[in-house]
Amino acid sequence: MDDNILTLDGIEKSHARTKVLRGITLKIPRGQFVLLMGASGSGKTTLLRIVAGLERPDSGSVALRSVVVDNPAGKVFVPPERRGLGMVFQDYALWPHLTCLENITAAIPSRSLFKARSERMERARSLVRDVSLEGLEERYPAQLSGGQQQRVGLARALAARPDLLLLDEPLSGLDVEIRGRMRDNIRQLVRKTSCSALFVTHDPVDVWRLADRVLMLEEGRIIQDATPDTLYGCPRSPRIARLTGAEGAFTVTLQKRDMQWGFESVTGFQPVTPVGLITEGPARAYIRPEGVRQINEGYVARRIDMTFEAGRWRVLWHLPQLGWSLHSLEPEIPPEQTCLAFDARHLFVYPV
Ligand SMILES: Nc1ncnc2c1ncn2[C@@H]1O[C@H](COP(=O)(O)OP(=O)(O)OP(=O)(O)O)[C@@H](O)[C@H]1O
Repeated sequence: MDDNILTLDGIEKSHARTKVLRGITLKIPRGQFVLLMGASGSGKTTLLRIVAGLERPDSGSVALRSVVVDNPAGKVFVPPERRGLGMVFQDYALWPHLTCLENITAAIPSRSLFKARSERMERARSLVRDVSLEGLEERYPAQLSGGQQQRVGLARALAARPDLLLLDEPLSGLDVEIRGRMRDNIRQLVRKTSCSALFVTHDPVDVWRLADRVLMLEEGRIIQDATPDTLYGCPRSPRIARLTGAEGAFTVTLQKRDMQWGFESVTGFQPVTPVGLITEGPARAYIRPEGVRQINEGYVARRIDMTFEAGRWRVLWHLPQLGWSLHSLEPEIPPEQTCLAFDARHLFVYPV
């Protein structure tokens, strides 16, 4: 028996004759916080629902703790309530007629670890503390804010001590401050309970604050499965480049010279970071603001706007030679006109 909490093997799924998932294979070990990202409609919720048992794949298999729970070919199907998972979906699905504490207590399995009523109450109170809801135990969901309801939802999901937590955009719709606090809270709770998490999100901040690992879904396939630092250093698609802060795109003619990929620019041969399959010829280039610097000779740039952000100036430049605009980050207000050059570590190119 291996230490993987979740194993997916060749999951295929179509909705209304459209292929949504095309052979998803992955393993999630114990204790890992995994983000599932991708464009709207890329199949993230569908994959989560298949893991939960709320939907069935057309083919492939789902195993939890090395036990197959869904395999259409082998006619195996374990229903959601017997999969031992915690789930937090966008609409927290709380019981409206039960108080905060009762909602949590109701989620503690009766034939479980906590047999006596007093033990169950103690478990519920400890969950209330974990999600910082002390003082709100007797309130009904309608008397709680969105963020508070969300915390009740999280406590409920953790009630049965699951070793895998499925979260579908649980932070969307919360205000920025609560979202920040809940994000830290979720990560700490998951670490404390040593469970694994599969977390669907659109928010790039989650990559840096939550993830041990990120899965990027595009056109039904996982096109990148990487740690946040690898995702940043080597984004496999324009969408991932944008997610990690790159802006684009301008067209270049890619060449390979002395084993180095790059393109001819006003500053000479401009090296780039090659990602994925690239070939010589036209390509689209993306650059991050942290890879744009002022230099004596480079692309002429005219300042067209700037905003102050976290101790630095975020400056918008227009580069007439490229017919393109981009941002740089500056410690001080730069001149209205300057020259700019690009750092290859933040410059990525993709086939047109
Ligand atoms: N029950 C259904 N019947 C028909 N089509 C469906 C059904 N559920 C989902 N789809 C379609 O399957 C595709 C994937 O949907 P899914 O909800 O998994 O995407 P998603 O990546 O979670 O999107 P979002 O980020 O917008 O929530 C979409 O094109 C969607 O319209």
